[in-house]
Order: sequence, then structure tokens, then C-alpha cells
Amino acid sequence: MKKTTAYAPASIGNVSLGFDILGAALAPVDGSKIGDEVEIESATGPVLFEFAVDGQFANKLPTEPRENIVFQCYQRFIEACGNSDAINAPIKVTLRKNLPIGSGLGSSASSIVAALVGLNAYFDAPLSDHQLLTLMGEMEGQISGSIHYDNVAPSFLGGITLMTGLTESIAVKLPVISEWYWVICYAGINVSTAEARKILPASYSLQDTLTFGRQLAVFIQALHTQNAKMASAVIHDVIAEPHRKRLLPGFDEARQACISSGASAFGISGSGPTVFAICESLDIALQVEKVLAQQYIQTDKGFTKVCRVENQGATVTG
Ligand SMILES: Nc1ncnc2c1ncn2[C@@H]1O[C@H](COP(=O)(O)OP(=O)(O)O)[C@@H](O)[C@H]1O
Ligand SMILES: N[C@@H](CCOP(=O)(O)O)C(=O)O
Repeated sequence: MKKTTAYAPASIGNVSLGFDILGAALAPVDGSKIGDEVEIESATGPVLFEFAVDGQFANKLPTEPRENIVFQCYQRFIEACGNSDAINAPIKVTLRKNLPIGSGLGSSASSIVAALVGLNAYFDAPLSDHQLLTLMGEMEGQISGSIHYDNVAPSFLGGITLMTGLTESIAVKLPVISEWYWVICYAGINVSTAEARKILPASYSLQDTLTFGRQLAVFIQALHTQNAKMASAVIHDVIAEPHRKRLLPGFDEARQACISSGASAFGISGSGPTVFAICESLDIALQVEKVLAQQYIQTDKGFTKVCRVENQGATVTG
């Protein structure tokens, strides 16, 4: 029996200073995985697509399989392959939903990336990486209301990625500051990305626009010159955080506590409620993790993790 399994890591959209333009893939330092998995195996038919879900957050998914983004990925994958005979074989697809939904950890992106990487590997790579990434952005846009690549690109390619806005080269990988630990804390409540996008203003002041451009340029220069202090000094969100933080109980207090505990930067992961703190040593990261667990988690679904940037991105694991 033919079988393929794909894994796609969670990601931090925006990295605070780069709304829709920067994203970072995550790998917990304890060696565990943080991301969804999709398993594809041959089936006997007569239907072409059988679907099952399991994993910790499976019960939070839409009950109608057609509403699951993985099913929609399959439909678009087949279309993109020109409905060729080579992919008209019955399959059973199982989504292992390990990421909470509406968490700010790129949960839908992780399902999308794992599904498309898995399907492409199972059917012997009919689509190029560029075609896959284009499709991933389209699927993410279907869920959140507008196409943004800052979760799908890092989850697919790994590393810290910069979205170029160019059709031919959608995303590029940036250098990573290797000493940084990224502490994440999911509060255990849900924030819909689509709703969190709707509350943002349609236009911004000249001052905010200049700050946004300057910080992004300085951050990228600092990554290329491995200047950790300069990079963390410009991690401030002038686009989304001022409007979104009211959706996040205890956000300002959590930031204050993390900075007092030695974190170099703090911000919202994606559209929240997850927050992230950048720390320059493991000792600081463990202290910050403790503070976040005590102060920011709201329900028994919440969790913290100390991570590094996942450099590899999505992988075919079996
Ligand atoms: N496989 C899937 N993973 C996550 N969300 C899914 C999936 N399939 C469908 N959905 C729906 O997509 C929406 C995802 O919400 P969103 O706030 O964008 O989550 P996230 O920010 O965690 O990606 C929810 O309405 C959810 O029910
Ligand atoms: N750039 C997007 C990122 C959304 O990330 P998610 O993990 O909350 O889906 C935004 O900020 O809207």
C-alpha cells in the first residue's frame, strides 16, 4: 500500500514589525513538533477522496469535511494538475490537527502546507515549488479573506521569510540570529484571523508609515550583519498591535513582565492570541516562559513553548 506523510511547522506571522511581509517557522527546543500532519494512503474507492481527522484539536474543526481546508486543497490541487489521469486514483487523507484553531500560530497555513506538500509527494511531484506556494497563498486567502503568505511561506520553506510581492519569487529566506530563543504562549482562547483583519484601519498616518518602512529596512540589514541588538530594537508593531491588543486580555501586562524578565522583544504572533518573546539566552527564555505561563494563559487549552527558528520547513516524514 502506498503511503505518504507530510509535516508543516507552526509559524509566527508578521514577526510584529512586518505586517503580512515577515514570518518565522518554529521548532521547539525540546525536540517535539509543533505543526499539523497529513497522511495520504491509497484507497479502494469508489470515492476518490476519503477524509478523516484526528489529533488534539480535531474536534474544533468544521464537522462538514468539505469545509475543511484540506479537502479544498485537494480540489484545487487536482485542478492545478489539469485533472490528469495520474492523480485520478482513490486516496484516503488523514489530517492530524495538532495546532489550535484561531491561535495566531498559522494553524490553517500548517494544514494547507502539509496537505499540498503531502499530495504533491504522493503523486510524484506534478507541481513545482513555485506552483505549490502560489496555491498555498490562494488557499490561505480563502480562509482569512485576503491573500497573505506570512504563514504559508515560512511553514513551507522554513526560516524567517520575507514576502517580496513579486510573482516570480514570492518569498525569500533571510538570515537568522542563531542565539535567539523564541518563547511562544498560546492563551487558550480563539481569535479569528478574518475578524482581526477587519478591525484594522484602511489607511495609516505618515509617521506610522515611515516607522514601518524604517524598522523593516533596519531589521533586514541587522539580520544580514548578525546585529542581534539592532534587530530586536526595531521589533515594534505600528500597524496591527495598537488595534488588536484589545482582543488579547493581559497583553500589556505580559509584555511588561517579559521585558522585566530580560526579553529583548515582545509581540503578537500573527493575529493572536499567541504572543512571542525573543530572548538572548536559554536562562532568560525559561524565566520568560514561566512568567507567560503564570500571567497570560486564560484557559486549560493554553500552553507555552521555547523554540528556535525551524530552518527546514515542511517535510515529507514517511
Ligand atoms: N484544517 C484546518 N485547520 C484550521 N482551520 C480550518 C481548517 N479547515 C477549516 N478551517 C477553518 O478555517 C478558519 C481558520 O481560522 P483562523 O482564524 O484563520 O485560524 P488560524 O489563524 O489559526 O489559521 C476557522 O473558521 C476554521 O474552522
Ligand atoms: N499577517 C496575518 C497573519 C495571521 O496569522 P494567524 O496565525 O493569526 O492566521 C495577519 O496578521 O492578519
